[in-house]
Amino acid sequence: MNQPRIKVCGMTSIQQVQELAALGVDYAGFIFYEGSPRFVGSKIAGEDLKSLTGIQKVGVFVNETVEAILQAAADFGLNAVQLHGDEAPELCKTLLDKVKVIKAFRVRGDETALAELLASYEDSVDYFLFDTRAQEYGGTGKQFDWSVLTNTSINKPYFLSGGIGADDVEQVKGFIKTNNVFSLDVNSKFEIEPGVKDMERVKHFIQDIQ
Ligand SMILES: O=C(O)c1ccccc1NCC(=O)[C@H](O)[C@H](O)COP(=O)(O)O
Repeated sequence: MNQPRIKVCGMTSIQQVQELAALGVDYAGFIFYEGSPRFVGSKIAGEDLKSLTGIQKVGVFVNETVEAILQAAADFGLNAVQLHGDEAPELCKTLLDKVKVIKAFRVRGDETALAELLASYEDSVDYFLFDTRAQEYGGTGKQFDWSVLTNTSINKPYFLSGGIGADDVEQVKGFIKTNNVFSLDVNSKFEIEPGVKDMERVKHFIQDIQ
């Protein structure tokens, strides 16, 4: 069993990102979608994020243009972009030689056509991410039925996301024993308020999941 990497999403403070890096967290996510309560906006200066090392920086976008995504990637020194809307494979492919591409799929857990959908993105992205389908695009704190992933052929490394919290350690451990999860992605279940993480909770989760 491979130990999955950890991504903490929805960061809005450079100090907390530095703390994540010190804890050994692999990825920090930044929401570039204005409709989110975790919208990074001007809360973190591009130059500050650019010069921060020791953690992979992921920009999260919803139905943005290629130009806007690449501009943000340059301004903030992003290592990867996570496309969380309805971006077509062609758009993803345009970005592929410039930055790592994570395509998010929001699933309900009862999909029958998921394998077909994934196949259409295989040549256009580096990673898949599976999150819960809800009214909001992300950060819902809700889980989907992970067994849909076990029953689907997935030919890319993937992030498991959607409502993972400190109480789910045993469930996660059971799942990763038999499923090749590249990274876990956590967010709202580790917040004091949207965009502000409870670092003690993050720290204990990392320890408990080992
Ligand atoms: O977090 C947001 O507010 C958000 C808004 C719009 C698009 C994506 C968003 N989050 C992306 C993530 O990768 C979250 O970590 C993922 O949705 C899981 O969040 P949660 O269910 O709170 O663990």
